[in-house]
Amino acid sequence: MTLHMLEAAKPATELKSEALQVLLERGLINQCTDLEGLDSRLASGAVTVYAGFDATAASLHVGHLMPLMTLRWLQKLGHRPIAVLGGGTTQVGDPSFRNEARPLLEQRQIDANLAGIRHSVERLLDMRGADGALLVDNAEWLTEFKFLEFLRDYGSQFTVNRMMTFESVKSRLDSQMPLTVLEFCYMMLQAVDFLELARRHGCELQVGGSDQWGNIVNGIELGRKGDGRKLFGLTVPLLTTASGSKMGKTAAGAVWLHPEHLSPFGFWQFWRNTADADVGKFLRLFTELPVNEVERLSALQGADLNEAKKILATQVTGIVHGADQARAALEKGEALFAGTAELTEPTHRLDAARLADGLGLLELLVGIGFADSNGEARRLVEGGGVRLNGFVVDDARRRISSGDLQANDRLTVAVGKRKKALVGFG
Ligand SMILES: Nc1ncnc2c1ncn2[C@@H]1O[C@H](COP(=O)(O)OP(=O)(O)OP(=O)(O)O)[C@@H](O)[C@H]1O
Ligand SMILES: N[C@@H](Cc1ccc(O)cc1)C(=O)O
Repeated sequence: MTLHMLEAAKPATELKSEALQVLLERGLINQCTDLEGLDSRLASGAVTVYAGFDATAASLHVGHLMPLMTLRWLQKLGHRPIAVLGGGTTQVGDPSFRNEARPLLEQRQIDANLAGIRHSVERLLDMRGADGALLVDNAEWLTEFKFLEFLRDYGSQFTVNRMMTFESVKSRLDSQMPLTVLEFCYMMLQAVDFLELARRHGCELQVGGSDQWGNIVNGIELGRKGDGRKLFGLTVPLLTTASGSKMGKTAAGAVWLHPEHLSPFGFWQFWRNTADADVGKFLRLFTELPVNEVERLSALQGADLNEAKKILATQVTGIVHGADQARAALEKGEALFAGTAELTEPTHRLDAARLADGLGLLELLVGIGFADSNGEARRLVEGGGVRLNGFVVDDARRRISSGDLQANDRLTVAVGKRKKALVGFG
């Protein structure tokens, strides 16, 4: 059932649990494996819920805020979240809805990535006290399995027939691209995680992006067959960019949550530049402002809507980087706009290797969030609105190389009066 069908079937007021009422109201529900069952369970007492994050990059990005905000709301409402770090699953790589296998990462890289992810999770969830949120790494159990034991104990619980029915697998097969046995087994590992968390911590609910549906359902089926457990799954909508692609990593970067990859000011500025049409949706999804305040702010027009964007930016930055950083970012944003300050620290960091063959200007503008698509970036450049190091650049084919960098390997990028970035290459 999609959110749309769900709202038609069950308005928030008919739900028994405050948890589902809030998640539905905030726009955080896409699909649920058993809405009525979960509603009753959440209404009857505290539920332990988990979401998993693979260590495929050194930082989480704004797409991950969808499952993280869901865990955060559930924690506020008295439930207990577990964030699973995929130290084990990253060694395999989730093939869901991907056309080709992920590059396999070295253990050293995985460990470094795990540390970056841990940093953001610890900010978003309350880890304090005996009832605080838990952070666990699935390498703890997945690396302990012996191959024959694993096949015998779990291989017998899954059928290839069932595994092939999931869209996340079918899309690869339909595209005629190879799906290795390694990748095919990923969903078994995620299913085993769910069972293991149910056994170790009494976890009953898994949350993930809608691309995780197949992996989550496999876990629920394993819980039922293996242990006779009743487990639940809830997916959040996939956050997409204006051009329709999954919001997250792009070739030139991403809207990272870790301050070493995107400064709190760069992060603030991303939200400050939200398209008018997205202000209401983002206030609902990524802030904790009451819904009536969200509605008031999203109804504002013209210059007033810019104030709503600042509130959005300051609220989300507060959640991800803390209130002090959010206040400092707001002050800096206002001073930059008034022309009374210049950027002194990089707002974005990109790998210097990207300059080797020249980094396309359009790709850079999309990568740092100053344009939603190459088409929009092109229009900005050709309209004369883009400046590099203070000079207008109106050639959309322009590529940036190391010769463009100023002191400390930095490049300033500005779009119009409002959007300014200092990109550090290292
Ligand atoms: N744009 C998004 N909208 C909603 N949920 C997302 C988004 N991006 C990631 N997630 C969710 O965050 C969780 C962790 O995602 P994952 O570790 O696969 O990162 P990812 O950025 O999706 O990876 P990749 O981009 O390499 O596919 C999953 O539940 C995933 O569905
Ligand atoms: N497969 C998830 C990450 C994950 C890993 C382990 C889990 O148990 C759950 C989720 C993803 O790629 O987004």
